[in-house]
Amino acid sequence: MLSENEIKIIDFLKKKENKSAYSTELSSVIPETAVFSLAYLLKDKGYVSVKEEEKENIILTKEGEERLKEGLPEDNLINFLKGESKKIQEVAKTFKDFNIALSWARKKGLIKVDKGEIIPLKSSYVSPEYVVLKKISSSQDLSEDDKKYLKELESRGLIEIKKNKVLLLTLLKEPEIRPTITYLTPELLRNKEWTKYELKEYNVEALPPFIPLGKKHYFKEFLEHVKDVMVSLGFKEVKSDYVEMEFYNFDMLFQAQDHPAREIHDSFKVNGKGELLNQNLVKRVKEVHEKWWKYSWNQEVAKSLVLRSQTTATTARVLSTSSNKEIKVFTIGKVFRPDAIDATHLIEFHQLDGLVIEENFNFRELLSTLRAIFSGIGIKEVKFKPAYFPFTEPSVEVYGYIQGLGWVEMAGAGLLRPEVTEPAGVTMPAGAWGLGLDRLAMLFLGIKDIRNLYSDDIEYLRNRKVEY
Ligand SMILES: N[C@@H](Cc1ccccc1)C(=O)O
Repeated sequence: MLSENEIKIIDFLKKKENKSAYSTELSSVIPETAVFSLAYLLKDKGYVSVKEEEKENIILTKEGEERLKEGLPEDNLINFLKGESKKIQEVAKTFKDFNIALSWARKKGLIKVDKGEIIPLKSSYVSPEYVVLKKISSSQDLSEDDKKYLKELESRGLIEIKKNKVLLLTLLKEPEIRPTITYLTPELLRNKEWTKYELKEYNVEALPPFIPLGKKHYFKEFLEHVKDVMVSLGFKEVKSDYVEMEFYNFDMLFQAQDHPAREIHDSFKVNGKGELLNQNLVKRVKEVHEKWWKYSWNQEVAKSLVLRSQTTATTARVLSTSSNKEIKVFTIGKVFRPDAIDATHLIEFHQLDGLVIEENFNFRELLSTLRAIFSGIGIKEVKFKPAYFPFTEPSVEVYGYIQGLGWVEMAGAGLLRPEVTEPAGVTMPAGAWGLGLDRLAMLFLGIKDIRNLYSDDIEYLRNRKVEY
């Protein structure tokens, strides 16, 4: 039996006119390091003859490379003089490698020296040695004439002549090719035909052909996984638009129009105004703002449009139409905030906000709900820290423990203030929270640059695995 590489060598030789090739040529079809041993294996099996030969390998030395670039000094001298005689002292002062140039130019009969003057015998010149140097550097074949200059170039230290051992392989016979079969049949066994065939071995390690299947973007997959967790906990999904009135993004959430709380995060302004249809709600929001924040609330500001800066705006919308019924909803969506984009910041990202309105809901229930959500997403250990949000009281920040990273801040939560629920006519207790999903996805999926979450590089996306 012949190995794959042995067959490659035989095929290579077969294609050659005189059925032979040097080992150096074979490195184009098999690894160079294997050529010698394979050649002798094939020789032992009687397929090829092997002859060892010494082959000259000529390379330029460092100086040779320099001379190739700058020209040989004697040539340069002739070309410098341009056919005019000059005083030796004068030329010596300005000409590079003057002594070498002078002695070679003299030796080659390119100049005469008389009474301290150099007299050129040619007005321009390129040495044949230079031409040979050029041929060597571009691996051109050397003529017999060219080869006469090799000794001189070597003694001038411009080239190095190395002798390498090479093998000349000549094909002696071609392997007999038996047709291959991949399985035996009763007939083949019965009539002994199977001996005529080569039985092909199964290559159990061969990889199947790569067929790139369409799949979801891994970040989308992550977001849907989170969605599934929320649904499995009995929450209903709600949605609202990216373009939002400040009323829902801020006012209903008790963020005063003239209060720094409003600038907790900047937002992108959108031209135009929205319409506030529920004047009863508007009136009550105005009242509560003016009562507690002590300023004159402006409906026009509330009607201004922004790209929502938090999905808590969706929560506000749900609240405004909830008619004091029990509710368990969540929303997942994009929010927008001006920022300098880098590996950890984008101007748009995803949040998950949730809202529970229940007769007997309380702070403890809120915390256990959050624990259940985080546990569903895969974060088993959470802890809470007191925090401030304009729309909740008490408020907490939620930290999750991630192996190898420690405690990471992941969400804000709290019981909605009466200043938020009452104008909407909600008298039952309500819990709300907001969770940043991009950072969570990065931590989960080991992604260092947030921009990768939005990558459309097919190669990158193909190679990402998402497992939960
Ligand atoms: N909306 C807040 C998070 C939050 C939502 C709901 C309740 C409390 C906090 C934020 O973006 O930071």
